[in-house]
Amino acid sequence: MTEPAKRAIPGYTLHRTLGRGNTSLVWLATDPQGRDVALKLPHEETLRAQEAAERFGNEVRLTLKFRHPHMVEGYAGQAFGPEAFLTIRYYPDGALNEQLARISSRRLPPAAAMRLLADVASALAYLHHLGAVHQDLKTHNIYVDETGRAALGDLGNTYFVAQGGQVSGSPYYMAPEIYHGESSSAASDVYSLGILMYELLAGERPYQGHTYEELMVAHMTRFPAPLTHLNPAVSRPVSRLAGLALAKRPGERPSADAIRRALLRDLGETPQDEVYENSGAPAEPEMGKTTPVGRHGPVQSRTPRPEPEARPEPPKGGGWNPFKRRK
Ligand SMILES: Nc1ncnc2c1ncn2[C@@H]1O[C@H](COP(=O)(O)OP(=O)(O)OP(=O)(O)O)[C@@H](O)[C@H]1O
Repeated sequence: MTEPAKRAIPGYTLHRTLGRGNTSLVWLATDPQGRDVALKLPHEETLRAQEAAERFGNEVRLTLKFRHPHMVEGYAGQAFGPEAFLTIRYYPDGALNEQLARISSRRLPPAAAMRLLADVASALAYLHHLGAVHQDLKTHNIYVDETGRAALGDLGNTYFVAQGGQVSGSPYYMAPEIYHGESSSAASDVYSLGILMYELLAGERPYQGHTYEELMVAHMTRFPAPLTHLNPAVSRPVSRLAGLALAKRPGERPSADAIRRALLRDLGETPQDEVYENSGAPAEPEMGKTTPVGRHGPVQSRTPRPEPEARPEPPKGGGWNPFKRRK
């Protein structure tokens, strides 16, 4: 994959690359305010391919729009064109999958895992409240700060349900109905959260497979052992909700907020209602007409509405990576 020469962005100093994703190269940079930031520069291929460019533009506009303590904070960006970029909060320890890879047991202490899961459930509840669906929940898209609190990022595939159905995700985390070709929904995000609960609390994903087809069969036909069997430290209510989150029928799954509450109770806390300043706001504003109000005040939408994404197709052989989006 070819990279553009290190691009100059006025006001920013680029130091070193932090990582490379399918869509962008991520730099550690200093922004005009003197903060360390992660600066995403789309690959040349991303800018050339309409769908990929739209996904990057979508990530820019939604990252700058949403404000929540457990979503990766966006600072500045440009959604489209050769000058496209996005700056977000910098997490020195990288993404959660990278952190887990450094732990030999691949397993976090239960309380730490439940804290992260409660944070992610809180971020999902916020998105769902706004009428949005993340569509790509996985450890690659979760960042943990130095205090052990999690933030959900990578909103390239996020969309508002009111804009029409979309089908996308990573095969390890995709709900059965997505394999069937149905649109993503809050319930399919909850299914992915159920997979994440197993991953973090049991130390393994409930469904394995070497191919797209194997994973599809597993998600559609198998049932995992209860979490309490795999990790006795998990309480029955949390175990039961994780099992329900993985229900084959979307309508049987609990809400992200119910999972958040159960996890917080397990941590010995009394869950509070999450209050959003934009309660009652329509699910998706007409872009450019309405300014949604996030938890920390108004956030200006900056870019036009992207076209819906193409439906994922199974891979055509060789080099299959279950964490790459279907294209
Ligand atoms: N905020 C951040 N702080 C620290 N490191 C980051 C941050 N964002 C990204 N990275 C690093 O850059 C890598 C690539 O980021 P990411 O996966 O978001 O790329 P992308 O191309 O935008 O996404 P995708 O591959 O899903 O299209 C990550 O795996 C991580 O190592």
